[in-house]
Amino acid sequence: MNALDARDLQFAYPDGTTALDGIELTIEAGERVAILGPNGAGKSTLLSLLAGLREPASGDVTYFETDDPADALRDRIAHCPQAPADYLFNATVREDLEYGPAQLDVDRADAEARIADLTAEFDLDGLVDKPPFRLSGGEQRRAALAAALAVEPDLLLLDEPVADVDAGHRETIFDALDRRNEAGTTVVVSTPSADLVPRVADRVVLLDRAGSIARDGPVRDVLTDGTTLRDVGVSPPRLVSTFQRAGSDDPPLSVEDAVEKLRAFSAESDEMTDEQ
Ligand SMILES: Nc1ncnc2c1ncn2[C@@H]1O[C@H](COP(=O)(O)OP(=O)(O)OP(=O)(O)O)[C@@H](O)[C@H]1O
Repeated sequence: MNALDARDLQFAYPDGTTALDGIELTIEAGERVAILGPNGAGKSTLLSLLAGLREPASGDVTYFETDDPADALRDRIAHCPQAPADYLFNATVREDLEYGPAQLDVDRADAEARIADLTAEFDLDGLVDKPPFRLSGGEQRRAALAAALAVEPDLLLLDEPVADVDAGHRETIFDALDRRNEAGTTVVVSTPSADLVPRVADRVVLLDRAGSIARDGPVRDVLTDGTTLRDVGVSPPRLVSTFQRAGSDDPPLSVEDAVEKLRAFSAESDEMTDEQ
């Protein structure tokens, strides 16, 4: 089943800036997709259109193979904006976490259990009774993601979900997204950083500066295509470019993969030395 199907999306801001030009994008339920592109490529604009927060000038988006607009699917689609403060508008973080379930008439005991789980999962103990504007940028990011997940959506649209987040809490967020995806949630993440992509996605949609799709394909295919990445203004992942520069035609996408390749290379060198 499709989680979403976007046909020929065009969007320009009132000042005439074309942000999206002819986006064709079908995402299957359960996929993990990264929207990758340089600053200004239109990633945030695309996510806001997919979330139904903006209307395209032309083209349309359908969800879950239904005729329901995004507005009618607030229990199934969650969008976390690039600025997490935009998602936190209640007096306390706890109230922000309660807001979504309350809007959807989730049973109170069930909502409380969800919020206790999310508070622990996103390391928000000690922060839930604070006003959101008193949180640091990284803390706000975690609070906003937890609030988005409180409605247990089927489709997650996350705009740069680990910007401002320290390394330990990045893993917290990645693990949380993995758990949702393993349970069937479709996860769409935007980022300007190719280094991040292998950890969060299996497929990459690469946007160019004109707001069009330059490439759409499996992570390995797109991230090892240095020419196209550089053409659109994105640096290839450091691991990929380092191994490619050293002559590898099968560069690793993760540190674990790199360690394995280096061990294999070192074992091969040892064998050659022994033979000599
Ligand atoms: N409110 C606005 N009015 C006019 N132009 C805008 C507005 N918001 C964004 N833009 C322009 O639309 C284009 C796409 O912006 P968008 O924020 O979607 O890019 P992005 O890929 O998310 O960038 P970044 O990586 O910097 O977050 C850019 O050229 C930007 O300057």
